[in-house]
Amino acid sequence: MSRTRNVFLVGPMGAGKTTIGRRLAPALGLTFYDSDEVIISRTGVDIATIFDIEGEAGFRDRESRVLDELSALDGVVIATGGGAILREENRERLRTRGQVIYLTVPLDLQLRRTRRDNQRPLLQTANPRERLAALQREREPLYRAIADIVIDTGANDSKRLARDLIKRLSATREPVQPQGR
Ligand SMILES: Nc1ncnc2c1ncn2[C@@H]1O[C@H](COP(=O)(O)OP(=O)(O)O)[C@@H](O)[C@H]1O
Ligand SMILES: O=C(O)C1=C[C@@H](OP(=O)(O)O)[C@@H](O)[C@H](O)C1
Ligand SMILES: [Mg+2]
Repeated sequence: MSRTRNVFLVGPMGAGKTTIGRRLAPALGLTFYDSDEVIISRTGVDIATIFDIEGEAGFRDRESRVLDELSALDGVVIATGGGAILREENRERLRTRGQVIYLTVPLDLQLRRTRRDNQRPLLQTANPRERLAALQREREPLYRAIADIVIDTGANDSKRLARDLIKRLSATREPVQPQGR
């Protein structure tokens, strides 16, 4: 059973974490944060620039700090970045501080959704398909290990997905019992 009202979205690049989270939060009466967007607004530079200057390790340190801070709040929906689950400390915080939704996406669709993007430094490679497949092989068990809900984003638009998720989230809430007289 969930420890707080918080909802955390995990999954690979292009699964729709940012898009679905933005829809889900107002519908649940919660506040939306995207960890990448928080990092961008705090540093004043984009994610690619952080990777350039500080390397992936520097970015992961920032990501862990932001996730620790935001997940400690109550009443938030957080769209994480695809690699947030790599660190054990992040997995532990997400798992214990809210409900974790793992958004899955078929590789072809993931490729299409991220194709025109130059903001995801890990995809600036000669073969983004192979990169996405390799990342997924490494990360899939980590997403699954902390997921309360797993949902495929391939079949539905984000509006429909948000609606389905709201139903599934309310089904896992503890019912309030009337007092016996
Ligand atoms: N369910 C969906 N149906 C169609 N397009 C989607 C869906 N979810 C996301 N997208 C599109 O895919 C792209 C990547 O989505 P985004 O929310 O940035 O993914 P993530 O944060 O998981 O990397 C965006 O252009 C978004 O509009
Ligand atoms: O998968 C990853 O390691 C990353 C995913 C990105 O976020 P999205 O999953 O929202 O694209 C962003 O955090 C960064 O480019 C690294
Ligand atoms: Mg995102």
